[in-house]
Amino acid sequence: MTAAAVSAPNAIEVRGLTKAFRDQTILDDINMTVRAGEVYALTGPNGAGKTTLIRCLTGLAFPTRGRVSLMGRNVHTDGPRARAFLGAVVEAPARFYPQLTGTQNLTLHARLAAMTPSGRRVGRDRIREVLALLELTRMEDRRVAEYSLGQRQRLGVAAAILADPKVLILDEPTSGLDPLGINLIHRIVTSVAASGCAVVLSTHHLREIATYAHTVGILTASRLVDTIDLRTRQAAYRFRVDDSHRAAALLQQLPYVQRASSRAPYAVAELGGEERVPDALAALSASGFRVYEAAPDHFDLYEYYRERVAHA
Ligand SMILES: Nc1ncnc2c1ncn2[C@@H]1O[C@H](COP(=O)(O)OP(=O)(O)OP(=O)(O)O)[C@@H](O)[C@H]1O
Repeated sequence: MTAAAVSAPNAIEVRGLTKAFRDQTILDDINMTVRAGEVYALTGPNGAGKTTLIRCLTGLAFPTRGRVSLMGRNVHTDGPRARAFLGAVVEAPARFYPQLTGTQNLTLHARLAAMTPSGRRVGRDRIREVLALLELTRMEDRRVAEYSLGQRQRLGVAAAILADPKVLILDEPTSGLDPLGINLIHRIVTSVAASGCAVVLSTHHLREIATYAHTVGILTASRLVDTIDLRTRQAAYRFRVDDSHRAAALLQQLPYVQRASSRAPYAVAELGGEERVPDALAALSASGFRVYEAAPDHFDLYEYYRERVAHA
């Protein structure tokens, strides 16, 4: 995310969202914020409520309480205007007319998108461009009935990004894709976000999203139990010292340290960047600590998730 995106207004805002089916609470008081340019990955065990939350975000399902805004507009009370900014794949694979070709389906999609308030006109060149981006050029004139599951999945993403949305919401966009297909979706999500779009996607692929998501939300048993800012986690360094508790307390006092903690024998600190490592070493040494090792403290999202879900 760029510095400009960090100060951008919230693209998605969810406040106090609760959803119940009869007497069962599926989502309990969910609050989340996603900014322009941010990739927010939603994860959690099967049945935790991810699809239900995504359906609420896109306006397809109505909350029992709470509200969702996209680009400042309430998706449930001001639906057409809020959805004018939205591209989404809510069902995997997305539904298309099987007797029409990929190009014909996207043309239809473009016409429907142009009918929404402030809907953007999408020309043939853009349709060709997104088909090429999703590596579907070879299939563009074939009927969708002839597409494999993975190809339909990719056509769904092509349709979602067609009109250059400001908010992109994808429910399990990589399910059913081969490793190269998964990588392709990751690259597309990264480049769409880099152009200022806010992205929410649900996924079970933790090790992959750890490489490109900015934020990870863990949903378990109806509640968003954790929101992890991966950028700060990945800027952590560990120092093996003679007294990790006191060293962590010292590091915490330094102006460029966002957070420090002790994990004996290490003092672990979020420094904001590698260039601060010599400064932190100098500060530790000036205070009389003996430092035996300094290294990046790689954040293992999978291990963290396992702990978090087990103790939720
Ligand atoms: N229309 C419905 N009526 C009643 N219960 C529902 C309905 N839709 C979903 N649920 C229940 O809501 C809970 C959450 O389902 P949801 O599909 O949102 O989970 P999920 O996190 O997306 O799961 P998965 O990882 O398996 O896709 C489940 O217990 C499911 O049975």
